[in-house]
Amino acid sequence: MQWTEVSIITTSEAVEAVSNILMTYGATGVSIEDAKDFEKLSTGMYGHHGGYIDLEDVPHISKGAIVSAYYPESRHIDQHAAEISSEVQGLTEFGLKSAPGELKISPVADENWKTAWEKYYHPFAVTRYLTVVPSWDDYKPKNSLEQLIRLDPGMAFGTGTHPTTQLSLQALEMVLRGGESIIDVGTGSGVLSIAAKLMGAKKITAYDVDDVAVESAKKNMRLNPQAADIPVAVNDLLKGIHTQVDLVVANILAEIIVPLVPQAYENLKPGGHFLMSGIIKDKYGLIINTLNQFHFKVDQSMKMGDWYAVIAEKTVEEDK
Ligand SMILES: C[S@@+](CC[C@H](N)C(=O)[O-])C[C@H]1O[C@@H](n2cnc3c(N)ncnc32)[C@H](O)[C@@H]1O
Repeated sequence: MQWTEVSIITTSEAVEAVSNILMTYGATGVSIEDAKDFEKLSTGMYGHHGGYIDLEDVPHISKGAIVSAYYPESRHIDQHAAEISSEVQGLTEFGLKSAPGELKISPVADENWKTAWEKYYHPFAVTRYLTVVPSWDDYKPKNSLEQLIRLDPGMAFGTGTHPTTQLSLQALEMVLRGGESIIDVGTGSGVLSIAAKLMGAKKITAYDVDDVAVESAKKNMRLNPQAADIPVAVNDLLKGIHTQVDLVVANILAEIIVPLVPQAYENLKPGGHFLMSGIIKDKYGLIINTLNQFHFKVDQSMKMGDWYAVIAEKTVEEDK
């Protein structure tokens, strides 16, 4: 399978906004090379293995930042290059210097994509109790409450570090008390299902429309013995699924959440929760209106940067 890498040369201050733009075009992952991080690296702030790192030995950029995003070739991202460039240039209107904003597109072979991840992916404490650890790292929990999710991001989205995944994990921690039945829609790397299992959920089923993601999630479930029994299958949202669960979780772009809302309603028990993430600021209103239209009560909205997550509860006509 061939991938397309889109790299944008920008400034450190625009890194998050540029990453968001690239994600909204359906990137499977984003890697960031920021000159500021290398300054920190030289002072030991990022030296998680403890040693002093001589910057001379590490190939790095000395100024600004490069944000690189990865798309399956089938996404034909080259057709959107002009739109992406104009959105990056448009960041100046929000007071962010994104110059030079130069955009490069190049094909990447599978193994290079993996190398890019390994370079930038380190153990990451995503909530107070959960740390996501790359499968090749020998990180050990720092206290008895810390739980580890071992992941090989492979080709699937979901290393735990993206704000949309972080918000999903935090929302799961707020809602889960143990014993719940859950459907994870758009499981990607499987990170949310694995986390839910560690938080005490009883029965989880995970779906993704992309068979590469399904294979990656299955592999990650096996890396985490407590999650090894979670079934993962290819499915388009919840089409053809008719069940009754306590919770549906989905970290997918807002446009895809909209058709999922009535399907989630149908598959939830009364009082069950629908956790949504992946909602970019401009689409928040659309999601709230859709939830209201389909008898969901919004319990809580969470925000990180430009991204929103929403926790909604299924109401039945009488208790609305
Ligand atoms: C942003 S990623 C989220 C991955 C992971 N759940 C996380 O939170 O990090 C979105 C995932 O949704 C999947 N997806 C997109 N459209 C879908 C659809 N119609 N049905 C099921 N999955 C879908 C993508 O393949 C991708 O793996």
